[in-house]
Amino acid sequence: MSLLELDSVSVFYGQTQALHEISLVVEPGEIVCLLGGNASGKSTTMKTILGLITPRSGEIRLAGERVTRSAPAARIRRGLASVPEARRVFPEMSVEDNLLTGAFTRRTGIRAELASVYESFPRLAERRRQPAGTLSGGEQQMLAFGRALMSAPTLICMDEPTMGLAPIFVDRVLDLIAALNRDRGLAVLMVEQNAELALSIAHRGYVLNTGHLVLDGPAPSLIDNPAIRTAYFGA
Ligand SMILES: Nc1ncnc2c1ncn2[C@@H]1O[C@H](COP(=O)(O)OP(=O)(O)OP(=O)(O)O)[C@@H](O)[C@H]1O
Repeated sequence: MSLLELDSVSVFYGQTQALHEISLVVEPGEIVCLLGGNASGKSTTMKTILGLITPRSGEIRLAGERVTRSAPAARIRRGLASVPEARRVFPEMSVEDNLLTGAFTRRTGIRAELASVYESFPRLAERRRQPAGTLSGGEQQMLAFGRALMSAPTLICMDEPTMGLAPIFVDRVLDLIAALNRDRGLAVLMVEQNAELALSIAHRGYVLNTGHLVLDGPAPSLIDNPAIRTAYFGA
């Protein structure tokens, strides 16, 4: 059973249609990237999956169950977690308290999950009592990632995980995503401006252009596809 299915999803902002009958799937254990140029609808697609925007038509299913009109928390209970764009950690709260907010849907296993997050991100363990706002950009990205893992998700959605990071952190974040996928079987749906970077760790990709899905396929088939250039830079 697919972890996530979008079936002909259309989204409007007022009169303006932002997504046109988008259909996509994420299977267990996959890294899937959502590519496209500016204003192509990547963030809108992510927000719709997370339950922050309700589609006008179409259907969304998580592990086979319809969640098209479910609240974000209900989706988290069905295995979805997100690392939002620009990270948004709580700057005054300690690293550890930030992590614990990620476990709000859970009653048990929280300490064990915390230990496992610290194992994946030793830097966060070292800084557990430090206010999150004092972390570097790369460390805040790790914290946002760790917080998402605290709900023990099967699928994690990441919006521009490398945005604004120094090149050394870009590689580190991508390595981490690949490692969590490999070691825990975590599925990832990732929005990324940098198509080449995203495709270097993804199994499959979808390409959006002005709210339409124009191309999809295995990552290697997309890397040199001229249609990607068109989607990003125009014909
Ligand atoms: N809250 C909103 N109200 C009205 N229009 C919106 C809103 N959010 C996005 N849009 C419009 O929807 C379209 C898709 O925007 P979206 O943010 O999903 O694109 P994106 O691919 O994530 O772009 P970028 O890479 O530039 O962030 C754009 O034309 C945008 O102007």
